[in-house]
Amino acid sequence: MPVVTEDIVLKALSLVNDPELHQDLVSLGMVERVVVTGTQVHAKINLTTPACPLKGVIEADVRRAIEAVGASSVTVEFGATVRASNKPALPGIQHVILVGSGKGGVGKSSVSTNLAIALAQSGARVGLMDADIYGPSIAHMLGNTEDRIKANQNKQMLPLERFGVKFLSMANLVPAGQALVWRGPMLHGAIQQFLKEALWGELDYLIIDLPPGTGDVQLSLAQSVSITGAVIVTTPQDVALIDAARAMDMFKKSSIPILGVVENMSYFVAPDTGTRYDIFGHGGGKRKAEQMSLHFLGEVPLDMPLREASDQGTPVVISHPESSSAQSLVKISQNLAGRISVQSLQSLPML
Ligand SMILES: Nc1ncnc2c1ncn2[C@@H]1O[C@H](COP(=O)(O)OP(=O)(O)OP(=O)(O)O)[C@@H](O)[C@H]1O
Repeated sequence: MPVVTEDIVLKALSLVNDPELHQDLVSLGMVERVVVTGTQVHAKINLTTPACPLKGVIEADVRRAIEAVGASSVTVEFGATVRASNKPALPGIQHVILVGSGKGGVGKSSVSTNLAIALAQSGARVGLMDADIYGPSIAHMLGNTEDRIKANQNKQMLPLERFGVKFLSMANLVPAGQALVWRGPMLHGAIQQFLKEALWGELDYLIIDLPPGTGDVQLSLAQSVSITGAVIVTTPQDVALIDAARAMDMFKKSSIPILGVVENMSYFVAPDTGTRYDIFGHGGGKRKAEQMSLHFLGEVPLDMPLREASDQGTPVVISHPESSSAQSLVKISQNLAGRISVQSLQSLPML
């Protein structure tokens, strides 16, 4: 009977590469524990994100490698620690991610909200900040426009929480239906307060829903904290793609890496006939990403449940997890988390 030891298992795992990070699990510090009992092996693998898109592949590779050295049974357990590249973006916050669009109405807030919830559902600690000060829609989409934001005795704002996501939106500061007449410096102040003077606590990902366009708010944010990267949401139409390209250019000029592109309203499948219609065209987001050498994170169909869910305050990943839009959004959240892990590893200083 083959003798299996912890060292033999570790050696076997040092030949298993993380499929995205292209380094072996042992060098990446991802093998947290190996317990050998006779020929039974239990391995705990610590992923770089709980939303790891390739968890299944890693599990199969680990299992195969350990079985190959003679284990009769293998159990694989997963944990996850989200790591920042150098230092955390803000104290306690590993990654700040901007979601921008260029053009308005392309579904940026819907995408931000569902991505935040999907990441939280995977086990990550997630915050969602509505930087669309003039047209905040996050509170509405999360179904909480009623609660007012409170502060503690140190005057720190306390984020609200819904569906496992901490959030701050102007809609919870200003009474409903009232317009906000603020000038640039006040706007800058509000953003800074949301970002730096709120008690977010420990977060793996803070997602910031930007206002459409390429103006003051984006620059104000870019200058104030170290941002992991930006996600660009676009529809496949030329008018949206032109503005998306402008947003990409702005991020590049602000030295903010672009994590990837999402194509929303990508196509529509009629629920009664199953016929597919490419209402706004299809594939423009992917083509633009390719042209600009950016990653394409995925496409979200135009979907009734998504629109209804946003209006009712229960986002589609919660209310209709089986819908194709929800499934696409979950996949996109995993792709995004994967990109963040890769980017964080790449920007770590080489030993
Ligand atoms: N894939 C989709 N299928 C159906 N409806 C969608 C989809 N994406 C977004 N919508 C709907 O389109 C409208 C605009 O979406 P959303 O508010 O997310 O866009 P936005 O880009 O954040 O807009 P803005 O920032 O200009 O306010 C909403 O009513 C939303 O429910």
